[in-house]
Amino acid sequence: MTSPASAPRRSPSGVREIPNVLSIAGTDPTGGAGIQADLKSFAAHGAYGMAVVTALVAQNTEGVRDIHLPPVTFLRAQLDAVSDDVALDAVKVGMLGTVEVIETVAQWWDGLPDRPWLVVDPVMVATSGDRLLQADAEQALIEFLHRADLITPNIPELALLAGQEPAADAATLVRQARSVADAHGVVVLAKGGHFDDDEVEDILVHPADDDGARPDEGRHVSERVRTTSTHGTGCSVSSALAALRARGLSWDEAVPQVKVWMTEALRDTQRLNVGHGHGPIQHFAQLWGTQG
Ligand SMILES: Nc1ncnc2c1ncn2[C@@H]1O[C@H](COP(=O)(O)OP(=O)(O)O)[C@@H](O)[C@H]1O
Ligand SMILES: Cc1ncc(COP(=O)(O)OP(=O)(O)O)c(N)n1
Repeated sequence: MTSPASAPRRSPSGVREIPNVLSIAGTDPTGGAGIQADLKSFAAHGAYGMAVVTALVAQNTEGVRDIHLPPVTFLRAQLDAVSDDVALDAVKVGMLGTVEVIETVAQWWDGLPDRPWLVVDPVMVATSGDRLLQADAEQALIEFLHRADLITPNIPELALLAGQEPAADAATLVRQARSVADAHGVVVLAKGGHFDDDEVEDILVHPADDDGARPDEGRHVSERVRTTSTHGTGCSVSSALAALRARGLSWDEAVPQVKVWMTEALRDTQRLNVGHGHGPIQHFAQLWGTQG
């Protein structure tokens, strides 16, 4: 389990020992990515998890077969049902899919009386290569980002947000993350999982202040676990960070904790037997104990 953290910072009704964290995302019926992964990740990090579905995705470990988008009036009804009743400590936004969905979530967010922490995973394309964000929705997603406290792009997503080619090295990743952080006033966790070095480096970059000063970037390095079971790593990391932030950790404290957890979750995939493609991670490796 993750170590205990201080009480939630943004609790309108006082201290909540177990924070309320909401995922707004698409589904994965095989449980590896999307909302199903987010809920496991919240649970693994000591938060009460809730979920609003943006898109029903017929996918498995081999790829995406079909996507069904419920009417956005129903999406709004789901969002209101949660926020009219439950005080939110953090929200994680994953797959949004279309301009209409992005605008609906933005209008709901802008009308909230209290601001929970907001983590946005700018989901665009799955590992399988299937698009999860329509091409004409990319600009709307970019315009949504200023609402976030933290965004968690992978290498191709960061490149698109920066309007550049995908980074081929860490120095370029840092430059792109700085430009995106400054453009939107958000903290950026640039994830380096798509490089192929023996170590995986994720880089945490804060936006510059009005004088152009910024804290040094956090370089978070871990061993690369050699496994093909990496389905849902991005979803799971962004959700873990939302949960830990709601529990009172700073981003700089939460990222190394999540990296250790993810390494164990990837190592323990050998005990899972799910599907024929890119399998899921073992969210509960720390909780259940690992084999070796
Ligand atoms: N093989 C791996 N070994 C260890 N950590 C990994 C591995 N692959 C991804 N990660 C971690 O999982 C997270 C997701 O990374 P990445 O693959 O870059 O994003 P996405 O899943 O969104 O494409 C990052 O924190 C990254 O460091
Ligand atoms: C519904 C849904 N949302 C997001 C993803 C992408 O998952 P992610 O963790 O970014 O990475 P991969 O699973 O593609 O490795 C998804 N597949 N489905």
